[in-house]
Amino acid sequence: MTDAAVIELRGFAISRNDTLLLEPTDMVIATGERLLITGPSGCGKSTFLKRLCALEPGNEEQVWLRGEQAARWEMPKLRKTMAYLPQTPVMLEGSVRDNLCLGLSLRVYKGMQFSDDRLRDALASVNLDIDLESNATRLSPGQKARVALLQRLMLTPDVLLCDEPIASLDQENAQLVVRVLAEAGAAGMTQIIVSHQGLPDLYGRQYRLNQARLELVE
Ligand SMILES: Nc1ncnc2c1ncn2[C@@H]1O[C@H](COP(=O)(O)OP(=O)(O)OP(=O)(O)O)[C@@H](O)[C@H]1O
Repeated sequence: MTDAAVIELRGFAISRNDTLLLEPTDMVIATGERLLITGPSGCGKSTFLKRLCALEPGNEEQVWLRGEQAARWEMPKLRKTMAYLPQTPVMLEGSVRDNLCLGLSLRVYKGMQFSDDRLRDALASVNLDIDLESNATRLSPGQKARVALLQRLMLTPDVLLCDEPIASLDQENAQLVVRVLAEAGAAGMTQIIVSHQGLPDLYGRQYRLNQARLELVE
């Protein structure tokens, strides 16, 4: 494993109900790299992300994070290092502010705070003209997707796993999301992005998950 590698997969394989979703796979992902994974519906893209960050158990012994087996990482540290944005994010009861600041109650973020100005700037960066006091559970799916993305980005994880970040957005808002992801990438955040429709302007490696193989798209 090189110094710059943040994630290494060694024999990472996924089976479910006797179906092989991913054959044993080796991969090294460097700090700041951005990977895109596409593939047909149901091929296992979301499962790949969830197994990678141990949200679904079973692969902890096949993932190395900064040179240490993920199975040896304590869960709070793992969650801080590697954040996961689900395909359909759920807002918790409470305001947009509460949801944006959700992670801050965890011990690993002790001392971290976001001012309202900072939160408003973040909302504006993805064209969200909503009040911090508004009820987050009443937002539209596209608004929820952007609030959930901002919530993860502001905690600046080393690695962000993003499941279909633009699927619920119109073209204009999708471009804004692509831009904030690119800015976070330029600042050194490693990203693995699943998007069935591809992602405009994504530099970096692109894979297609097909018939249980991650094929590099040249
Ligand atoms: N919790 C679960 N329990 C059992 N089977 C599941 C579960 N989650 C997903 N599956 C199955 O695993 C397979 C892969 O699902 P997954 O959601 O990873 O696919 P995907 O490539 O992300 O699909 P899409 O592009 O439609 O989101 C599918 O056959 C799905 O039905």
